[in-house]
Amino acid sequence: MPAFDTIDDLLADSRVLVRLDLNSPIEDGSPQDNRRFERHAETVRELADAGHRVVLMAHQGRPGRDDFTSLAGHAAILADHVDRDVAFVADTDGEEALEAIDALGAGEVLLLENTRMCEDELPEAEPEEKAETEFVRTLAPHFDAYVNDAYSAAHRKHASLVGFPLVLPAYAGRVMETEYEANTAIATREFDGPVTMVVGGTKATDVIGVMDALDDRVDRFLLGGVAGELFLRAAGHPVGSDVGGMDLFDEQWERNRELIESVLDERGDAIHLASDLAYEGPDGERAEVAVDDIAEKTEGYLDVGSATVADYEPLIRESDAVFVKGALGVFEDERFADGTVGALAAIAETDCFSVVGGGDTSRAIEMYGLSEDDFSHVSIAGGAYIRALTGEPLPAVEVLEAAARRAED
Ligand SMILES: Nc1ncnc2c1ncn2[C@@H]1O[C@H](COP(=O)(O)OP(=O)(O)OP(=O)(O)O)[C@@H](O)[C@H]1O
Ligand SMILES: O=C(O)[C@H](O)COP(=O)(O)O
Repeated sequence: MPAFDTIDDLLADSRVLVRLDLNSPIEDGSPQDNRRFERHAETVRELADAGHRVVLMAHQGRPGRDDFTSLAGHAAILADHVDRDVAFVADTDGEEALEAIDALGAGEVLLLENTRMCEDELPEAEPEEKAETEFVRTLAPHFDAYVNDAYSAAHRKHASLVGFPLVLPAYAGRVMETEYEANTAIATREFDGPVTMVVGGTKATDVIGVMDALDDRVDRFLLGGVAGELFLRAAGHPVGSDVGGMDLFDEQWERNRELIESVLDERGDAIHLASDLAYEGPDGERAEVAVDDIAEKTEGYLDVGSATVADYEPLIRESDAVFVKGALGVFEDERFADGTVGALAAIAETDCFSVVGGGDTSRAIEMYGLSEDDFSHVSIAGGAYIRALTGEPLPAVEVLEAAARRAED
């Protein structure tokens, strides 16, 4: 059980400052709707329905990057999901923001400007230091309580995440609660049958670290994607290196080579590698090759092959728990979706505890007509999910727990 208080513990009629994570893909300057809006809407609606005055903080992108924009568009998308007005003020903690905050009525919702436009938000520092910033000192007196719902940003030591819980009574929102519980299940829950992890995607460095850390909690790892090829390379196959203009493999290989070799050496019996791979054939069609028949890497492999999918499906079906991190292939292209969709469909049809993590991978669920209800949890977290799996502490969760201990004393 998490050791933090939740919004069930809020005093009636509170003025609450709520941190969400609405960080979204930006296209043509506009935020794109995604699961984060839908999930956070539940917390926002509940707080507003209870009659609290609800002020929201969130970030978008980082200074210097293309996706660093105002949250004006986010307010409109969130309003659709919450099904009530979400006012927006283009200010984080100045006069305009404070006036809008103080004018808010019971049950009303206001979104402040991108927190990363306030210079106190970044860079990362210890909570005590962040609690001393002008940003926190200016806003905090206008509130009775702070709620953190931004599990997916909980690995960052930013003012809006770790500063406020030191100076205000602090609570977890619904997203924080459910993400925390599902994502720590691999470490905290006991399962009767096999625990399987589907490992893929492009961020091989991350997932190899997870495999190493979860050594004794996972019975078998089913590999695909870039990590899968790197393990095949370590097993002596001539794949897992860049061809053409690629830069996915060689740098990650150099960085992880020793770890891959030691994980393979120690847990080889638990690691399932692809027996065949798919690539784009001469006429643009999906072509497949058995890994044993590859004499030299001349192709970019874009999916695991059909024999591999047939090997992986029964292993998933007999599992008691399945955790997914990363796609088994480039599922965005229908020709190379078989591995990812095959694995997800097998999970969906199986009555196991399942968590699908990673923003990209979870997009495959709606793209291929699967139902989110057939999974125990579809995480909206990227970096925080990885840290939860590896058992690394999340600073924003730690300060919520400390706040709960203080409240008890
Ligand atoms: N063999 C491959 N070659 C190139 N890309 C691949 C391959 N296999 C999978 N991918 C890509 O991996 C992406 C998903 O991986 P990523 O590591 O980004 O993981 P994620 O966990 O879904 O996302 P995030 O951590 O960004 O939230 C997909 O977009 C897919 O196209
Ligand atoms: O989108 C995310 O994963 C979180 O919001 C964290 O964003 P950041 O990596 O820019 O800190």
